[in-house]
Amino acid sequence: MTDSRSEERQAGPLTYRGKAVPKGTTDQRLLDRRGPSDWVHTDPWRVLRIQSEFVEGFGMLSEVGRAVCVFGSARIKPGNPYYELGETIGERIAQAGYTVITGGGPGLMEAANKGASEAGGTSIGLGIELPFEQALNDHINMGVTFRYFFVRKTMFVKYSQAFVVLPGGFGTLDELFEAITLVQTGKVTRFPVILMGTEFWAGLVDWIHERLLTEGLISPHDPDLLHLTDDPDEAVEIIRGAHAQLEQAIEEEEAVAGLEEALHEAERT
Ligand SMILES: C/C(=C\CNc1ncnc2c1ncn2[C@@H]1O[C@H](COP(=O)(O)O)[C@@H](O)[C@H]1O)CO
Repeated sequence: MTDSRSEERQAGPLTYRGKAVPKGTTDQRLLDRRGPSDWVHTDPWRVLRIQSEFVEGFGMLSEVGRAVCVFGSARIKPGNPYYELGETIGERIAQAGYTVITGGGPGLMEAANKGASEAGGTSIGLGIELPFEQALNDHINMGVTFRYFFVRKTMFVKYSQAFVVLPGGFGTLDELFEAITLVQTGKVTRFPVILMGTEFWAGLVDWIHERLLTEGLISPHDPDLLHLTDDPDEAVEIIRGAHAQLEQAIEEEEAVAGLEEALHEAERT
């Protein structure tokens, strides 16, 4: 009689004996040969990469305290008054105890990161892979570069309590309208969106009133979702006020939940 245990192999949690013992080991199959590589360009593989971006982003940002995102042009250079505004708002936000999060690129992103880091605050850059070479700016103390815009956008919203929007082009407008749509549809609550550079934004704000509101494309109170100021202190006050309201609402919700739990408990006993 042959003992089937005479040939036995453990493959992780699996046991094989006798004829069923595979030829090589799992490690050998992993390491010995490469095999075809076309699966790297398939959507199921992309899904895993997308997951890994969420894992990296959540991992890095989940322990960051309260934060404000600052958006603005990638093209505006030092010396431009908007660059100075970017530095000042970065500095004031940091002094108010908030982390500053930007897109990690040049221009007004760099300005806000610079202001925050020079004020001793936490300065974060959430970069994006672009078709041309580009590194995170020099003024961040934490950074991650994403492949996918939509993953990066989730991080901006999930880990901040307000958006400050400086002058900019399509990228900035995209971020502004993404935020305002989330607020309008109630996907995020008590989340101020502050436009800085009133002269720059005036044309857009007028158009919102004259076309969108007049033609019934938005609700009468929707334009109020946008705060407009040139004053960094006012911007910080708006952020603080909204944050205080949010914390109060969370406390109230927790108190109500506690009461409900106590009531259920009393009913059970
Ligand atoms: C065009 C140049 C660099 C582009 N580099 C960027 N790096 C990081 N984030 C970017 C970049 N370009 C756009 N963004 C995002 O959009 C906003 C700015 O876009 P805009 O079209 O310039 O307004 C910004 O908030 C980023 O999140 C030249 O060096």
